[in-house]
Amino acid sequence: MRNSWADSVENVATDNGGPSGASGASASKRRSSYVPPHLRNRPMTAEPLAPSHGGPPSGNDRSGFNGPTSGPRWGGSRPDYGRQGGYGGGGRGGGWGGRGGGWGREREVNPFGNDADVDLEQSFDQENTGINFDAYEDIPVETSGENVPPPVNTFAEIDLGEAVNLNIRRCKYVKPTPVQRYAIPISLAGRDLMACAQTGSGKTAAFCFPIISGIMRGNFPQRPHGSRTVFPLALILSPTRELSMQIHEEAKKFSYQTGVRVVVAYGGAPINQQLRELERGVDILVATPGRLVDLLERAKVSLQMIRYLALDEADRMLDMGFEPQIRRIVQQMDMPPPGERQTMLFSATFPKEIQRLASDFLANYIFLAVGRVGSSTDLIVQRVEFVHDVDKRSHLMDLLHAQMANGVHGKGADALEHWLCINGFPATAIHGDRTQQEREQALRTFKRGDTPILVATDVAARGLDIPHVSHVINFDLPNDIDDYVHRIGRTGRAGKTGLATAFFNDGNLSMAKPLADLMQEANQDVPEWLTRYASRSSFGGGRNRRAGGGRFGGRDFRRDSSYNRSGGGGGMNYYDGGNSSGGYGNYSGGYGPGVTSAWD
Ligand SMILES: Nc1ncnc2c1ncn2[C@@H]1O[C@H](COP(=O)(O)OP(=O)(O)OP(=O)(O)O)[C@@H](O)[C@H]1O
Repeated sequence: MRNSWADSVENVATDNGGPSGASGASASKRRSSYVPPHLRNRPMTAEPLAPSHGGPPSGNDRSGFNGPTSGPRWGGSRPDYGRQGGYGGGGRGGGWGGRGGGWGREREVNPFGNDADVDLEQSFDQENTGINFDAYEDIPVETSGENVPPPVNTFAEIDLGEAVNLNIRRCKYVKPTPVQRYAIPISLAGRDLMACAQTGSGKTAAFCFPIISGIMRGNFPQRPHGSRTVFPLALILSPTRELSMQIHEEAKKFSYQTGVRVVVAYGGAPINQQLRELERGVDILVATPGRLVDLLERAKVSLQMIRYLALDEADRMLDMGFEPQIRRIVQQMDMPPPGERQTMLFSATFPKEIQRLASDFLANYIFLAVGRVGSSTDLIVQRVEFVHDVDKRSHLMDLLHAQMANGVHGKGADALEHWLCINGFPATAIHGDRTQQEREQALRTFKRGDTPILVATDVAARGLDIPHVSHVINFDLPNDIDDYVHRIGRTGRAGKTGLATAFFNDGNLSMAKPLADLMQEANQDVPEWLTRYASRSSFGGGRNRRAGGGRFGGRDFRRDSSYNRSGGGGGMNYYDGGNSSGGYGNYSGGYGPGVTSAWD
């Protein structure tokens, strides 16, 4: 069982002493009276639910919270893709009855193992006792856009539905993380969202919860019967196969016993098996772009009914490599346009030019920045050492020996893996030239601890949430500071601390300044020699987009005067160029009033 944010926060707070969040967790395990599985999704009360912030996008009514976008009025009954007997179970009733259909003839596997029993009568508030989230109270947050719904402090304040609430408890999430506090109410209000928040801060749940809740409650038209094409209601795209698999696993937990069915499709694995899964019914499709295009071309999937679109690692998805595929999927197939679907873009980094591209996919969206965006979390201790290429291996060996002494438990990657193994360090490797089976096997043995060292290329840089990764070593630094942020973000997740070491030499000149700036921003010790390199290399170089512009690319690009002059973003001018606080932006957090932005 992975550590939860709350457990970890408390671990940090108590300096690893004591059972941490276990008090809440074990309390939550106390059994109340037995509820048979078929009754577990029922409401605890017959009272109708008060919608929060104008209510979730029920029937895709996006007018919640005075939002000016009015979505389509999808009349008709709830979705039903027929072949499997439809979603007969339970009707709407706020979605409590379960959606039945997709699961009609099969038993839903319990994704929590034996851990699924939670005390149904215990509220989140009670569980909160003793959990210290104060460490996160001073995180700076910036929102911009029209009529931003206010954040919440607890899960109890958000009306996600009892079935989702139970799963949140099963996950042992006690309190929403900062990005969840802001993003969930925004999404439940039906608004489009571009959200930046630091690595490991719970973005997956931030987009999954509102989607699942919206599907449970939505009033969608009947989905076509009889064809071999499936019509998902939500699409979650991510850049790598492993990340898609992980999001699928998470989404299955969050949607357990809700009747919402989640299916994953990614390349490198047999398509027939994925087709069979799809044909058994799909509400939420998690996919990598390549495999999805394949499915669309074979007319196995139609995007016509998509009401929710989420792009995880959105800046990567719109970067040069993926952009054509994403445009094809989102703009050139049969997906409803912005305003008729709800679109959510999430990442830890969001360069301005990518924000500009992304705005094509959004309608009257809210920009949310949580934490020093584009920066790394200061839970990660960052070190940078000057190491010539020829010395890197022996230096690595020294580091690994030191790590062991502490008792903490493409081709180049293969060679390094081999070298580590013959030197007594059990390692495995993951990179794009390995088969999917080999990639998955490598991740499995790493997660199990059988091979406690994973040599990885950028294929593993983003999104992967592997507990207990204590040290990320940038043997070869990337050329892009954003890639560095994502790589080191594989440690120091969910409130835990971590260590990141980078080997720097003359081949990394273009990284000197962005790296020094980033480290300074995260209150790290910047070596004197790196500062000297940084001042010499103010050219910034290559793809380090931040070098030319504002420091950390974590501001809403609509606030740029150039955007206002050009009337970009489809001609909508949200901001009064002369008054950046002008009633649209909202800045809160660890800075006193009157500070307009941490990123100016
Ligand atoms: N409210 C919560 N309470 C406790 N733990 C949480 C909560 N929300 C998420 N977590 C846990 O925090 C970890 C990190 O979450 P997640 O993988 O969604 O991070 P992320 O922000 O998407 O990171 P990245 O930018 O690297 O993709 C996960 O193990 C998740 O289960």
